Amino acid sequence: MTRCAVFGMGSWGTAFSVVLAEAGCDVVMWGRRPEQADAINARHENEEYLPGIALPVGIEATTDPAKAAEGAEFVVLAVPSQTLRGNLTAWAPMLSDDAILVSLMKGVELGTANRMSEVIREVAGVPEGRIAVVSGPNLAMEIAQRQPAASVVACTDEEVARRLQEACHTSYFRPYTNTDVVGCELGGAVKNVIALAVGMADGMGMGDNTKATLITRGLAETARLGAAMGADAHTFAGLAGLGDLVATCTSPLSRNRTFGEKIGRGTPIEEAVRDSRQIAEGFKSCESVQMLARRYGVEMPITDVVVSIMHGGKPPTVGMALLSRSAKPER
Ligand SMILES: NC(=O)c1ccc[n+]([C@@H]2O[C@H](COP(=O)([O-])OP(=O)(O)OC[C@H]3O[C@@H](n4cnc5c(N)ncnc54)[C@H](O)[C@@H]3O)[C@@H](O)[C@H]2O)c1
Ligand SMILES: O=P(O)(O)OC[C@H](O)CO
Repeated sequence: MTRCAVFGMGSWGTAFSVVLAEAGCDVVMWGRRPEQADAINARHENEEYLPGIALPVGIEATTDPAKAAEGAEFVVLAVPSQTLRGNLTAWAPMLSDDAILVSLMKGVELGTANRMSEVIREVAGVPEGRIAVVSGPNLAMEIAQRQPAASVVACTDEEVARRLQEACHTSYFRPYTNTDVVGCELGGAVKNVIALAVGMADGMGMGDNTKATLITRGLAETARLGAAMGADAHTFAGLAGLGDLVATCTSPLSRNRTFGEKIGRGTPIEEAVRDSRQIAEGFKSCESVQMLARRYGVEMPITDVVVSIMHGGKPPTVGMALLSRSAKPER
């Protein structure tokens, strides 16, 4: 039986554990809080993050990272992006020499603008062929409810992607392989920034034309950045690009869209941050995405506006100025 360690007992770490277990893997989840691990082991439910969802009884929860990592062929990382470096530094010595490290995270590191796979490579010192990414339209609660969805498992080593595909393929979760890790990671991280913009438009009472415009132009600026960074353009038309962008920008389950909506309704940023129990990755990653855009000389007007509102003290109304920019060809 394939052994998997899942680091992170939040909504996606837990939902993906369900997928792995129902695909036939032996899963041990790691989390920080003993009371949460005990409750999962006793009641087979993660009441805090996925209330009402029955977890397969074989899933074990622990607060001991060495126990979770022991013998794991796949080490799945599902902690907030900005905490990965610190956490993985502690866990790396416990991992098997040939373990495949799998990122579920959709963020870009602040300060370095590193993608999560780059942080993993740097901290764990593993070659890129042993680092995989899972990304797609995968709102955790819907997956946990076993609603059908597809996703992308990306690795530069196609055979590793194929092994991971097999490890997480169930009747309701259909993973496609891809070798474009850069494109899949950018699609996952930038869509959170665009979802903040769409949420703000929603909160301000804008209709579907405005939101469709932001989604479409958001995809255009994501693809521009991707092209500059060597990603495959097809990725952005796929599940990890358009698919995830649409799911996140339109779903009431999305933390990023919901966070943006609050800001659009006039909630002060500090209050919205204080009230968020779960992470809206785009709030921090928008600055790292902007850093990448500047590094690669790419214009990302929606990202710029989101940064100016989230971190520059500008009101959400400046977002509408986007649409009054000078007329130009659609590219
Ligand atoms: N929830 C989804 O629908 C979904 C889907 C796909 C991808 N993702 C991505 O997966 C990643 C994890 O998201 P999530 O939804 O599971 O988040 P979450 O907020 O539900 O859970 C985060 C988990 O990390 C733990 N955590 C917080 N700070 C920590 C720290 N400093 N060290 C260690 N653990 C810490 C929390 O206790 C919690 O268990 C994010 O990058 C997110 O963008 C989420
Ligand atoms: O809740 P969000 O906004 O973090 O988005 C969740 C997933 O990334 C959707 O695929």
